[in-house]
Amino acid sequence: MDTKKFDIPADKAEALVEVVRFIGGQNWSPATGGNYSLRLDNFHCLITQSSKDKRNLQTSDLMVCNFNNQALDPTLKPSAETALHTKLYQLDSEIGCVLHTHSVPATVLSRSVSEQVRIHGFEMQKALYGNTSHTETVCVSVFDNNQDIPALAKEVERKWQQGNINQPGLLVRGHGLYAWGRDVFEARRHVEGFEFLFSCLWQERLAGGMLL
Ligand SMILES: CSCCC(=O)C(=O)COP(=O)(O)O
Ligand SMILES: [Zn+2]
Repeated sequence: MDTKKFDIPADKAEALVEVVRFIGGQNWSPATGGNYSLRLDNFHCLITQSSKDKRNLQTSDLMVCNFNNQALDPTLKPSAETALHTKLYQLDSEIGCVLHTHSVPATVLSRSVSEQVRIHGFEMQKALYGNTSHTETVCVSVFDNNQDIPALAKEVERKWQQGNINQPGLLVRGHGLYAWGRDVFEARRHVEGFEFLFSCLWQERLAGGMLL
């Protein structure tokens, strides 16, 4: 059992709550869907408690978990998807924040492809770290949904180690987007960029193809 006690840094907690409320306000996290975290050190993260209303999140709705997915305060219930967050922190020590949304565009798009969503020709691709031109193709990996989150996290680890996750986000089919960044601000930019791009792709589909 991890007995380390944390004084939760107020500025970090407030920054996370602010981005979660923003996301809730965009309707990207309805009906308590979505979960949100930031790295505290190499063994712990601050994460949303399960089943909280993300549109009106409070700093008291956050809690500390270690990377074995154990709550430091065992009276609190961590997000059901904590294992995906902690897996990402362990896969890349540069990841400082993980944001998981349940938007309509991400959900429907993830059901319309097999292994990846391919994005090409949009200026907004440059919102995603490492992308410098609309002429490149951004490939976002799609994973089958699984109620066994540790198993899903293992699958993410497998694809990561094969070099098949090379954007700061992934989709879970019929479920939503996981996006991350070095800090809350970069992770938020990635969520906004992905959500914009998914929305464009879906609207093009509805229109019967590219409008060019
Ligand atoms: C009604 S959303 C179903 C659970 C989910 O996918 C999610 O993102 C929220 O789970 P949490 O335990 O983090 O509230
Ligand atoms: Zn979810």
